Amino acid sequence: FTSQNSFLGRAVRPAVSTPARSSSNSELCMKYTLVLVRHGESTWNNENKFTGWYDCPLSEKGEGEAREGGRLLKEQGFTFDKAYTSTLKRAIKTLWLCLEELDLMYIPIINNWRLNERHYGGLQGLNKQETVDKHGKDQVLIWRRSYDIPPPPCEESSVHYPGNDPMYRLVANEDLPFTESLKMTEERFLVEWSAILAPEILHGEKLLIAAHGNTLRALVKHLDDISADEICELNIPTGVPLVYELDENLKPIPHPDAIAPLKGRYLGNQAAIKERIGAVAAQTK
Ligand SMILES: O=C(O)[C@@H](CO)OP(=O)(O)O
Repeated sequence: FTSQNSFLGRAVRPAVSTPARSSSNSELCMKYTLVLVRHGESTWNNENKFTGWYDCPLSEKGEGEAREGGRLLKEQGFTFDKAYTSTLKRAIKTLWLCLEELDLMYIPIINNWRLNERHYGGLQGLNKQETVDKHGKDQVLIWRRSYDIPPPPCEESSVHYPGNDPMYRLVANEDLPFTESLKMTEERFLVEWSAILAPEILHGEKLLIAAHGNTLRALVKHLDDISADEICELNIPTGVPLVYELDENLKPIPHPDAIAPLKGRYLGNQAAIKERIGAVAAQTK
């Protein structure tokens, strides 16, 4: 065999696992597992600030949530061949802590800006509740959760414009946002999904994706075929693994414990998870 993978200092078989085969109605079909996790609570989540591409760290509580997510995955026997995350430290650290708990720190990690949080434009750094007090609850809900209305853009001279951040020096200028709606986030995330992640899953690689509230909303909108109206109601809790079984067309196989409109299931105490989903919605009362 001719693999270039030199992980062991010599040619080895690529780390591709054989997808599970399951039979239903006497048909053989392929099943793939994909696990998503939103980063644990960040310092700016804790301060209730619009974060977007601002690179704040996990809070202490968030580190605990990330470890707990990793422990749950370990307990339930999950393993991974490769992990994807954004270029933002709250997602990267969440992934590291999960992988440490899983004893899988050796697997390849790919960081990509296309997995970054939705850019929050001119709202980045503002307190969410103060913004409600100033602009009203309905307007802020449109900025937070509407599908295709972006928040106001940031200035080109702002520290929040990614063109001023060396982290994005290799990204084409026309790809760097001044603000993003969920739709724009979905479009740039799906470039990476279609070109790299989906083919790898179909090739049998077990992937763990550590990303952000709105990039994961964009991905599950695509996977679960959630409407633009329905996605406004969907909130994703921090640090809780969300497990999908996908069929040979990468369509989710509904799980009995899934919380609609999702077809994948969250690992852990379901009542506590529902409470945490409610807390995300309640950041702007
Ligand atoms: O501030 C942000 O970047 C996101 C996620 O924390 O917030 P929201 O839930 O308002 O989309």
